[in-house]
Amino acid sequence: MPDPKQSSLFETQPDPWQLDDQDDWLAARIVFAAPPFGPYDYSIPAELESSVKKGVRVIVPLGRGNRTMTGYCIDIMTPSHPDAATVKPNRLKPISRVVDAKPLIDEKLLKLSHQIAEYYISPLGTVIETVVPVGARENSGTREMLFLSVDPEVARDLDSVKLTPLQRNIIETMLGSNQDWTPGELAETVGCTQGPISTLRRKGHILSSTRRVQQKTHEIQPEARTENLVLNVEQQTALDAIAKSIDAEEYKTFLVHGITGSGKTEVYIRAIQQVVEYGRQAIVLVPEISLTPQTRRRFRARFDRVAVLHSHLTSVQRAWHWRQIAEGNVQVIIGARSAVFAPTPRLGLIVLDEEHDASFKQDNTPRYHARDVAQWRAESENVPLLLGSATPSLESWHKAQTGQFKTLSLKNRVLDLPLPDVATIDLRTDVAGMRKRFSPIHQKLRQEMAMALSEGGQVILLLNRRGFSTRIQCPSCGKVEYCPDCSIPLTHHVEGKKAVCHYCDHTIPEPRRCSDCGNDAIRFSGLGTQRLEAEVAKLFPDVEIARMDTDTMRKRGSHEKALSKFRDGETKILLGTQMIAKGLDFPNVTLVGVVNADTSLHLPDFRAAERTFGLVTQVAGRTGRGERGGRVLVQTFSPENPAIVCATRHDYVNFASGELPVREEFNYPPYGKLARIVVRGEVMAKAEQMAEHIAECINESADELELQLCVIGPSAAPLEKLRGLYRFHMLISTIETNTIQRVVTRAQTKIREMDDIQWIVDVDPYNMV
Ligand SMILES: Nc1ncnc2c1ncn2[C@@H]1O[C@H](COP(=O)(O)OP(=O)(O)OP(=O)(O)O)[C@@H](O)[C@H]1O
Ligand SMILES: [Zn+2]
Repeated sequence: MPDPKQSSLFETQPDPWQLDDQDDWLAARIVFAAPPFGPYDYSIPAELESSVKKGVRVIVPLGRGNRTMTGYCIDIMTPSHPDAATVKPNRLKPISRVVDAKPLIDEKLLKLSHQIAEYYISPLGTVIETVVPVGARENSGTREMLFLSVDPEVARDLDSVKLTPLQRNIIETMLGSNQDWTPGELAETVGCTQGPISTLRRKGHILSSTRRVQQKTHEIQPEARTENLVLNVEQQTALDAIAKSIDAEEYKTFLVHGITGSGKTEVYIRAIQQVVEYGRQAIVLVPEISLTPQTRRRFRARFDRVAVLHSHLTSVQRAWHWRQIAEGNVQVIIGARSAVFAPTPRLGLIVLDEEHDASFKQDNTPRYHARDVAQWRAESENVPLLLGSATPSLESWHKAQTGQFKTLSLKNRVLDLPLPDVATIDLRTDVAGMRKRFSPIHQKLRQEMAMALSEGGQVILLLNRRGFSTRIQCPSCGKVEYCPDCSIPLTHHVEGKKAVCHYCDHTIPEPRRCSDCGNDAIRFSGLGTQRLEAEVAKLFPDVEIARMDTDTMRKRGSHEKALSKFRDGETKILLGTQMIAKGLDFPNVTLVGVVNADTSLHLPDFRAAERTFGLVTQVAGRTGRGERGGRVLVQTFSPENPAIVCATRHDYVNFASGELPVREEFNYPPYGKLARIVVRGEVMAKAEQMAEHIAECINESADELELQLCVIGPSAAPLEKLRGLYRFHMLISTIETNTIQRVVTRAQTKIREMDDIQWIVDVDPYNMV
């Protein structure tokens, strides 16, 4: 578990005699968002003393050539600072200039940034640039403007100043109104040119100052209000527990374990209402896909000022929201992962819905997990944190079991609706049922689809693989078409007649002949969503179908469109990848079909079973949410696999109690701590050599620190080659909190970088390929 105390790990106290011989000095500690990351200390020139503050950007000279760099001031150092001994006051270069009038990041978020930097072993400057969005740093959407005011002395004794009638008119106009005058507006009101105004400025009768102003606002359309629902007993019990912590202004993490359709969102909304009544703000984190109109509407129908931060915002819009939030004008912030950094002045609650979702982990530096960051933030700002899921991550479940989190269970669906009945179709014995028609859809599933549609219901089909055919193979020599830059087979896309690499987007025209033997009977095998769509269209030619996967959802607003058509009943069948498994609430869906439950089951990843269980359970939960009930059919080659058996029974508790001992045996999370190091480079041997060097440095550092850890590997990564680069990886496994951070930080000082070789460390990795 992330330990909030670790921020004191590397702090050193100065010895008293070191302080004695130091004069009075003032320095700023600066970090950069690019190498060299720092921190470096700079002296603060007298004229900048009042403007250099923690959290502002400064321009400083760096290195022998005094190259100009922009950095972030992270601390003001004086002789009485606990770290004063680390400053060499006589040797510092001065700061050249201060960029920001106000800090971009407040003390609380700066402290959080420190925690992230240390825990995820990432440069602090990079973390700060993750916390403060680029638009906010660049003041996107704002403009410097000149404002005029009358010199107070002139105002006091206007009669004694010698002025022409026009000049007097100008000054009297200004004094007659409280408005902030710009030269243009003033000239227009008086009905003169800007010439006489400039003359008055030159004489010092009119003073001017510049200020940044918002160019344009992005007002949000209000939604029609809806009343609160009457909570059922389980919802009320959960809300009461949360309300107590909100009242007490205390940190506590609640794991809201509620089955699909149990009304978790209604509990969040009611808790947030209380927070808003207290004049505080709430942050609601959801997977990107949940930022659909449905969620937006649900919150906007209950609160006046809701900011929705989705990835399709422009940088100007994002910056606008950021400023609105910082000024306290927003009550509820709904967003994906990075909304955990919303600069709320008075935070009252954080909600993280679908907390098991892998999208909460960032896949580039800093590789933070929003769940852990939310926990740190909630802890340091003394607010409750709600983690909600029908299928909690085993990490959270384990913390709840061991008393670190408080579990609130919603065991029933709202309005006593039953959970849908789930049946499996065993593809091993029933292959015949499919082969007859060469259809990826088994007869049984097809019959159920026909029935659901004829009764006016809607159907959701899940296939967690995009594209048309997932493999392009020559039947004569067996050659499979691979991406030349990545070690994975190309996927056939009928749209655009092309073959595409799903990692790097390398695209070639659909091959007609084998590239090795020239045979022209190329076979396209394996099943992706595109082919599924074609098959379903053949089976149900008169039915409107929509497909949702990253290929169809690239355009802005495409989610919204597809989902609102499905919601309105215009589309009858919705098929797609895991995107469609999450959080959708459509009462008219009476059938869910899982086309292949095994796609994620046999991946080289210790979370494969957990992911499969979660995906099948979540998609199964999309049906039976209305009076018509619902049914689920799961096609699988592994019907006895515990992940699938438990999913068909909606039985999270049993799944967890079967899976946890396996994790414990191998020291995987939630028992052990893991980090993954990935090394990549164009020359395979060099990348491998670097990986071995890093492993040695890590082992050596662990020995020196007398800390227990185990380096597994290095070996070729499951995805050996990606975008033209060879990849090696190793896992670092340990039991103790902080061991990985201490060892890797020490190893970093030993590791000799190699040209053209990059390496990264991923603490608590989710991506294992
Ligand atoms: N007390 C209640 N009475 C009646 N309807 C309710 C009540 N609480 C919630 N609902 C409705 O039940 C439906 C499901 O609720 P919600 O989407 O919050 O479930 P959930 O637990 O988040 O489900 P999932 O995990 O599957 O996304 C919604 O349409 C919601 O408006
Ligand atoms: Zn590729």
